[in-house]
Amino acid sequence: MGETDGIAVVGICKRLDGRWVLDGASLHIGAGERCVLSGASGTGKTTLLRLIAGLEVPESGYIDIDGARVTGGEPFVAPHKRGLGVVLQQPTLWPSMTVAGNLAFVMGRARDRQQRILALAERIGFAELLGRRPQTLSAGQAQRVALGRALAAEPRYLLLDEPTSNLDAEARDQLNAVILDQVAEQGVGLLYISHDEISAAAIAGRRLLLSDRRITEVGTARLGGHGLAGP
Ligand SMILES: Nc1ncnc2c1ncn2[C@@H]1O[C@H](COP(=O)(O)OP(=O)(O)OP(=O)(O)O)[C@@H](O)[C@H]1O
Repeated sequence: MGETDGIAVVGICKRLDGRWVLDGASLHIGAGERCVLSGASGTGKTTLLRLIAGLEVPESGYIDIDGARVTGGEPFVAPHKRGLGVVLQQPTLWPSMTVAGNLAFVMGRARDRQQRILALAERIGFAELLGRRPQTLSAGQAQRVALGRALAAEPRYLLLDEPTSNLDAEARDQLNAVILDQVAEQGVGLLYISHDEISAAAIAGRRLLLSDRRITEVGTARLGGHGLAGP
């Protein structure tokens, strides 16, 4: 692992509709590291994720991924070239393709594509949906498929925005277990946005808090604890 590995967000300032949402926000996610980002509703968590993903451009500051400047330098690196798997709160699956087609599209011409699609779908729990169109899925089903598609691209980092928000408690716990499994197996760095203390504790990563337009580190989540421990 090199010294520059990881996602470095440095001094990001972002204004939306004339209002500053982020003002000097910084964070670092190491390669293979898990981070949970919390913060009150409307504080800018999704905006931060969208900036890292290349779906927004900041007013100032920069973002490096594994030592390469992707935002705040020239050229701006396009979202699909950042080595990221991204699952937004309202997943955007491609409507003209089946669920299997959505996964196949990000896998290129890999020979073992069909086996990998089936293995991922079985693991995440959407094998029975592979032939369906995205517009026929429930919100919770679409979130699972979006996670499958994000992992199918074998990203270096996974950015998840409230990935269990549409699931009941049992499905939430199962999906968090799958996320942990996959992240460990593929050595993926994880940024997991959540309001939910149970999910945050399950992910058991470094805890970050977004408030007053900046990010602070608040400790490490522990299963069975009270949410936060340490600094
Ligand atoms: N496209 C937009 N134009 C103008 N304002 C926006 C836009 N998107 C978000 N905002 C505002 O920016 C702020 C941050 O929004 P964001 O979605 O990043 O917050 P969040 O912390 O993810 O919220 P939640 O936890 O409710 O999902 C909010 O006040 C929101 O109303």
